[in-house]
Amino acid sequence: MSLSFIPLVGLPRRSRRRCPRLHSVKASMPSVVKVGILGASGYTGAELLRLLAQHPRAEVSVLTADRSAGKEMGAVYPQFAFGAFGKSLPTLVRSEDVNWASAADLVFCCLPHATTQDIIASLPLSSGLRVVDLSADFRLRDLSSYERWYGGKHRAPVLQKEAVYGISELFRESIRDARLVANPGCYPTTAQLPLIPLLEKRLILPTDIIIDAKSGISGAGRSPTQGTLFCEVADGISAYGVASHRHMPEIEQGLTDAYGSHDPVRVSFTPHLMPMSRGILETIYVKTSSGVDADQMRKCLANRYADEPFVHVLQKGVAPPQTRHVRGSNNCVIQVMNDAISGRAIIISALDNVVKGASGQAIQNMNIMFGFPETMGLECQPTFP
Ligand SMILES: NC(=O)C1=CN([C@@H]2O[C@H](COP(=O)(O)OP(=O)(O)OC[C@H]3O[C@@H](n4cnc5c(N)ncnc54)[C@H](OP(=O)(O)O)[C@@H]3O)[C@@H](O)[C@H]2O)C=CC1
Ligand SMILES: CC(=O)N[C@@H](CCC(=O)OP(=O)(O)O)C(=O)O
Repeated sequence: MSLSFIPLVGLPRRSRRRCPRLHSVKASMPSVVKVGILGASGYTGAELLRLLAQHPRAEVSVLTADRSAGKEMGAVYPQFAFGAFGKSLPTLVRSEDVNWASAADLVFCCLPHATTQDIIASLPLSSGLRVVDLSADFRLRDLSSYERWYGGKHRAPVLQKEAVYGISELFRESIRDARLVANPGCYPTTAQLPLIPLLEKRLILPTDIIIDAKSGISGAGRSPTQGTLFCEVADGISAYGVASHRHMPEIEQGLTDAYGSHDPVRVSFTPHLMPMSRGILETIYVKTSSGVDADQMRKCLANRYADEPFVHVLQKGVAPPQTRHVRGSNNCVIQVMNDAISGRAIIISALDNVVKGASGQAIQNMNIMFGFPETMGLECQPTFP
């Protein structure tokens, strides 16, 4: 087993605030990472398995579930009964039946929010286990904001302070050394990838940002509810969580940090449910700073993401991205256009909610944490048609 040394690097201001203690830094890394998935029977857990099948440095060692505990993955999703994993996947077990100190090097946590914080707090993080949490439990820094939006007191506030927010392209220096990464929500990733660089460079105004978002149904998870029944979602579109969706404060937290002023950046955010299984498309309306137009905004984003394998800024005149252009891939594709009203611009951003919006970004973060090439296991191309 080869060991590599991870140097301590000078962390930028925002990173230091999110990563106050450097007990999270590991001096050595395994060449193969033993991976556990909490909530493997859900959509994001299953997507992790699909992607990890292509990852040469990850070995899946533990899979947990609730109602499906005791079953094989092939019984929960027939797709896993054959192919790359075949019979090699561990049986789904309950988290409390696992000796986590020896079972894994890294855990992906794919549990419903609020369930997550107790389970993560019970894991032996002090003995080196690292966590990428796909739920929302550790994303909001402000505890009163968490309480307001998630309807209860946070039960692991110390861990919450330590968590590093995980948009891979924007915060990789602090992700590298973290022992707990709060993987962002799917809507917030789609919005923040274009908006953060533009606010940092003051090319757009921090006021009147309108995010019109659309998502596929898999964003709601696999547990059946009335709202996700075929008859409720097929052949129609509906807005939900209007002016009250919990991704609004998550987006505002990131944009406020990026703009760096005392006054919080506020956004109007309206999600819509679309009759498709995967994908997010956001149409974002912004006011431009004086003298700035879409060309400058596009150039800023193209420069910012020039070396990034997963964020693609379309050239002037290219048609805006569609969800089908990113389906099944870890890509986020962005186009910027002038509005017909002067002083305004329109940004269109698309990604696959289960990949770059969840499990793909989680693997990208694992790659950063363990010093692997960031694209490892994530080379899958978008599907056709
Ligand atoms: N779906 C998406 O596009 C995205 C989801 N997320 C977040 O990721 C997390 C997982 O989402 P998703 O995979 O869609 O959810 P699912 O509902 O599809 O899966 C949830 C998983 O958690 C398990 N589980 C449920 N309750 C408990 C419990 N009390 N104790 C232990 N295990 C439990 C389930 O087990 P079982 O099925 O056996 O009962 C299942 O494995 C959520 O927090 C979600 O908000 C984040 C970004 C995007
Ligand atoms: C279509 C749909 O229902 N989408 C989910 C968002 C999925 C997600 O990212 O949720 P978390 O922030 O909880 O991790 C929703 O609106 O609640």
